[in-house]
Amino acid sequence: MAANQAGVSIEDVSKTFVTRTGKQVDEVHVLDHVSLRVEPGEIVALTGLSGCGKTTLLRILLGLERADSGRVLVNGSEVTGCGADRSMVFQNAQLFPWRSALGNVEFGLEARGVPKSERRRTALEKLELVGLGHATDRRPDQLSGGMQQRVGLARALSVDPAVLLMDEPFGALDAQTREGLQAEVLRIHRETGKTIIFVTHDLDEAVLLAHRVVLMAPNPGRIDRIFPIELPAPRTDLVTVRGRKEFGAQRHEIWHRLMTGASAQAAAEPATT
Ligand SMILES: Nc1ncnc2c1ncn2[C@@H]1O[C@H](COP(=O)(O)OP(=O)(O)OP(=O)(O)O)[C@@H](O)[C@H]1O
Repeated sequence: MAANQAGVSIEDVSKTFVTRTGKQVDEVHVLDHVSLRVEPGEIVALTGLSGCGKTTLLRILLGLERADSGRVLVNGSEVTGCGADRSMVFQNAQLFPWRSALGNVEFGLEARGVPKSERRRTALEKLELVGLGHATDRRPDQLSGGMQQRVGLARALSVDPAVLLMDEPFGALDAQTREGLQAEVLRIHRETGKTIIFVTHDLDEAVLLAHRVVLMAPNPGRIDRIFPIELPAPRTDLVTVRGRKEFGAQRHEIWHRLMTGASAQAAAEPATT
């Protein structure tokens, strides 16, 4: 196992949000006894209906939220807050508009007190890794949406996290840009061997990228079913992978299970008229 890889253990995690509006108190039971083991170097996609707790689970993994009960271990150490062993790529890259691509990638290293020459070298290396070696001096408004996401990915990789968390990172991009970045994620995974936990609504994306797809169900948020993806490795030619019979069959199986759950969910909801 490479030094910068880690396994993740999610052990019996539950979470309820309580919101107060005036005298009204509402409770949302977002995660209910969620357990999952992610192996070092594995890519796991989390998918499921809106509101089933995917982002909340990712935020607990990052250390931005605390579970009410249960725990998360990264490489055997319990997560109690944010740490250098994990970083996140968000749907919107959230770059500083006044900083260049290089300055944005350097930011996380600055915050960690990495000396200037070292952070410049690392930031340039990561921008090169995501295919932006030619655009290091451009500000976010001079970059396309896909390029901005690449900067976000380079920034997340700059701290050499053992676990990369990705929350619908390509959800706002057009289909062609998205496909290019999916191939990039697989290439970067081949080069770095990072453990990746990836939230997506896009079942094609989930099957294309992941070793396992974890389907979650809502109310309360829980793991409904886990689908091992049996596609030959390495997945380099994504056009060919998408055309494989197994790809379509696995996508259909997950979609069918998701829609069965969605129908049951709709039937259980009270009529609004
Ligand atoms: N800080 C919060 N306070 C109160 N409720 C919250 C909070 N964060 C999330 N929720 C609620 O928890 C539920 C799960 O939200 P979450 O964003 O984790 O789901 P999701 O599966 O990622 O959804 P989507 O696919 O739409 O992004 C939702 O009902 C949401 O409104």
